[in-house]
Amino acid sequence: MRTHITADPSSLSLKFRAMVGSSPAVATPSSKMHRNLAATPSGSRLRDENRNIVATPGGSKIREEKIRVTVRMRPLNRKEQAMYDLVAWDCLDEQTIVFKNPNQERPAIPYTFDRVFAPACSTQKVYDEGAKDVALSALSGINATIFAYGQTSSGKTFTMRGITENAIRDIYDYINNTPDRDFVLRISALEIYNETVIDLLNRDSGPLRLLDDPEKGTIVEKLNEEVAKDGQHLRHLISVCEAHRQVGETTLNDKSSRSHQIIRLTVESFLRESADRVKSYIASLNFVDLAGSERVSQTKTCGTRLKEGSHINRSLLTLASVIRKLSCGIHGHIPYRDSKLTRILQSSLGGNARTAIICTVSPSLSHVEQTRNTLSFATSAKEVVNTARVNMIVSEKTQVRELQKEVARLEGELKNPELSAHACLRSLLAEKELKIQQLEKDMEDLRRQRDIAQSQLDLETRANKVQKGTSDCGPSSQVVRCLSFAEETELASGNHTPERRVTVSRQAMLKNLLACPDPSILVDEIQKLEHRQLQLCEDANRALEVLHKDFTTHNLGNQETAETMSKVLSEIKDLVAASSTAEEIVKADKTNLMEKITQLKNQGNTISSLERKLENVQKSIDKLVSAFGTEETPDSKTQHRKKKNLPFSLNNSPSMQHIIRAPCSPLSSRKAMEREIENRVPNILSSGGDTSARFHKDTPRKDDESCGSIVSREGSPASRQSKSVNVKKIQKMFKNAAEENIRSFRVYITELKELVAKLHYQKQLLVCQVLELEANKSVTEEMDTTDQSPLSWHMQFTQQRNQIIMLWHLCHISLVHRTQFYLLLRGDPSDQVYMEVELRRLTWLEQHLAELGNASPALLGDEPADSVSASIKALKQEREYLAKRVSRLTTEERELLYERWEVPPVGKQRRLQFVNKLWTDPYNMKHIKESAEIVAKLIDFCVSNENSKDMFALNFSSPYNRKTWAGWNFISNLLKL
Ligand SMILES: Nc1ncnc2c1ncn2[C@@H]1O[C@H](COP(=O)(O)OP(=O)(O)OP(=O)(O)O)[C@@H](O)[C@H]1O
Repeated sequence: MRTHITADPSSLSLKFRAMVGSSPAVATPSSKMHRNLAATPSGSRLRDENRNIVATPGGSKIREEKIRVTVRMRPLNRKEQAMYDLVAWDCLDEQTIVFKNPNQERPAIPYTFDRVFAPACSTQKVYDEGAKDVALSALSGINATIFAYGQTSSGKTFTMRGITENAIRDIYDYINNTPDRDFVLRISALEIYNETVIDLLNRDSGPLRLLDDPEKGTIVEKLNEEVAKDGQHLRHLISVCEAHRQVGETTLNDKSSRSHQIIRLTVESFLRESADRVKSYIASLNFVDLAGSERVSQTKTCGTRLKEGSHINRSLLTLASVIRKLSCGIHGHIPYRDSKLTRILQSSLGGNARTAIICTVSPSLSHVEQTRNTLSFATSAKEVVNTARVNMIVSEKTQVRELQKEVARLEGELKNPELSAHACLRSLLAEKELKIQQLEKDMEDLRRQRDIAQSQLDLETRANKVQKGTSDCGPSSQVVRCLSFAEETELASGNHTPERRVTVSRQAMLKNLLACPDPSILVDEIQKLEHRQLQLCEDANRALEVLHKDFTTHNLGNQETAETMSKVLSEIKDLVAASSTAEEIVKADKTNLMEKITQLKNQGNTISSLERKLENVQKSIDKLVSAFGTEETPDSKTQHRKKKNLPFSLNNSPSMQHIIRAPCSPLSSRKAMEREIENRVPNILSSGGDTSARFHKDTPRKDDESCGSIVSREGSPASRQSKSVNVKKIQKMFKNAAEENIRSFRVYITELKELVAKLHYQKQLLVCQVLELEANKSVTEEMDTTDQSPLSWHMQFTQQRNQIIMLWHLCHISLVHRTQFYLLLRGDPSDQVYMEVELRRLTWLEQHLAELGNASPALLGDEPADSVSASIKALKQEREYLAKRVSRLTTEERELLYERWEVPPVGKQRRLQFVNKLWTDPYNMKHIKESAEIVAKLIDFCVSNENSKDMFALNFSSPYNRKTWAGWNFISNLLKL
């Protein structure tokens, strides 16, 4: 074999100092580089329609070319065959692949690419038609990158090994067949494992840093580079790298690559044109074997594998987003810096390189969603345009000449201070302009922040104003809502189901918080209620006094009645005393909100005791009424007459008018009492015969005239007889009136009781609101300050977690996801961001599902059914999978769980029955905890590594872009976003 490799590559490199970076992916500034378009060394079969040769103003040429995208489908593997998995895809021709659609009415949409390789295609063919000419561009000074992208176990490593091997063979063939050029090949290799860059040629060097070089772009600091002496040596070095790479076993792949691997060959070549001019080319050729995207639900990973998976998914998500933005021709911000992978590959993605992507896919029906994702990634990638240049370097002599020219120019400037000052000013101006731009950006940010703050302030001010207005002229709307009784309120009517309440988004919660009245206003409202309660007690007291006076004045009832009456009176006294205690508490101290809340709680007890006392009063009154009621039956009348033990004897009742004129309802008792006090003559009981005179005077009514006639005929036998008749009549009338009074008092006491009960209820609501407001207030305060109190964070965490649990339930989220999230996030302050992200995702998803549900079917076709039913279907499949895993438990464990979870002792599919009970009650935290523990056990998930929680904050797929790479497996995939 002819050797064209320079013996001392380090000295060679020195020759090209300052003219080319160690990362040739970065173009040397055009003004300083002589460029030309190199011929593709191989007989190129590259698409000509994708290639434009563009002349740059400087005369050098750049190549605008779309990324070459091919798809390779591997055959069904043994596992898939064993599970009788089906081939779901058809390779229609060399460029088209289509999903085998069983639904003939709706033909599936075909995907087209530069080349589609069916399962039977050899790697040689894939290389020849998909990567060869791109790989060999490096020999002509054009940077090239070939990478394999696809889900785990789809054949990336298998394909890339073949591609690298073929490329090395062709490179050395070319070198051997090009005697007029000397070549130097250097190799470096790295892997990105859990977002850490590691040198595969020297693992001991530890994690490597990425540096930004203004000229070279991103470079890997201290990355080892070895010169390959020949093809064999190069192969050996590559095998060393592979041996060093992180590989692990997952359910889908026994030897799954757990890192992204980049093998970089730097090809330098020198062409001697004349005695003083050496033309040389330098380019890098990257072989990138990406780690595969994976669904936790399919790979069933946990612990270390899970953490790796989350890093892999995250960086692939960034890659997909970079590709997507580039494919849309977005010239704004491309998020290269979001992952190390895209930083390192930046020049290969829309930059100075030719790039070929081989997307590997599995043909199986069980991986159809992942294949779809890969194909949509590939569809975006084929729109990305790269601008490759030939990195050509001229010899030292030419360099010297150019430097001399530059020195002469500078000397001229020095001689002409005006010019040099001008240049100086220009550079100063440029610098200032940069600063101004930066300042403008900063100002824009500040302005945005200010606007947000302003709008928050406005909201708060508005809320405060509303409250002030309402507190001045009556209870606030919230309080009014509370004041209206249970059956009138939406709250109590059951319109707001608990599910609905929990699913209210975080924004709504904050909005609510702003709209809520200040706790102190609520406390004032509670105090108003207390005042009203006191008034009611006073009313009750007055009404009872009237009643009592009536009874005493007319000497009604027997001993028992008298006792009952005095009992009622003492009870009412207690009642008033309790009310005034409550008032004292309210008036005690208005400064401290927490104290007020405690007071209110105490008052809650006071109200309870009031209720009890009223209960007693009512019982006593009932007793009176029932005793009175017994007078109504003829039998009982006789009985009572015989016993001479009437409950209400009228013998000594000289002032019947009071009873007759007494108010029928104690609610009007005050007026009646005032009138009574006005008309009453002192010592009414002892006035005897005088009563008649007063009776005449005070009772000018028809009924009373009969009483007058009784008095006029007093003394005669006839008059005695007639008196006895009339007395009976009057007795009856009087009895009726007294009875009516007692009844109406009883009604009143019932009303009073109801009112107190309602007050009690309102007070409880208000106390709850005050507590809630307090909690919310402290949560917002905490959000504003970095120094958080653990107690309030704990409250917020619990609240958020409850919301999340409910949303999981509503959105049919994977049980594995719920379990992992639940077990990994335990309320550590650092969990805050994960909770927020999860809540936001789920809130959006829930709204999205709701919108799909609300949209007209004409607009959506069968989408709603697809999205929701797909989620439900996936969940069902997951439950079936978990049911299978139940057999991993011992019989004893199983039976114990069945018993505990009430699975019938006999019956079919007990394992599935059991799993179907898990994660079904979002309200029951004990149920949730146990469900999580059981699922974790079934999938061997253990909370071993703190960092595992990273996976939950990373894979957020945009709701607006249906073509996004569905990194968030359990939701976006199911929704086919
Ligand atoms: N085209 C193919 N023909 C035959 N077997 C293949 C093909 N592609 C892949 N395989 C086999 O499938 C298995 C998985 O392939 P490979 O490890 O390359 O997948 P991968 O995409 O790199 O997975 P991961 O992302 O997990 O590393 C290997 O055993 C490999 O030999």
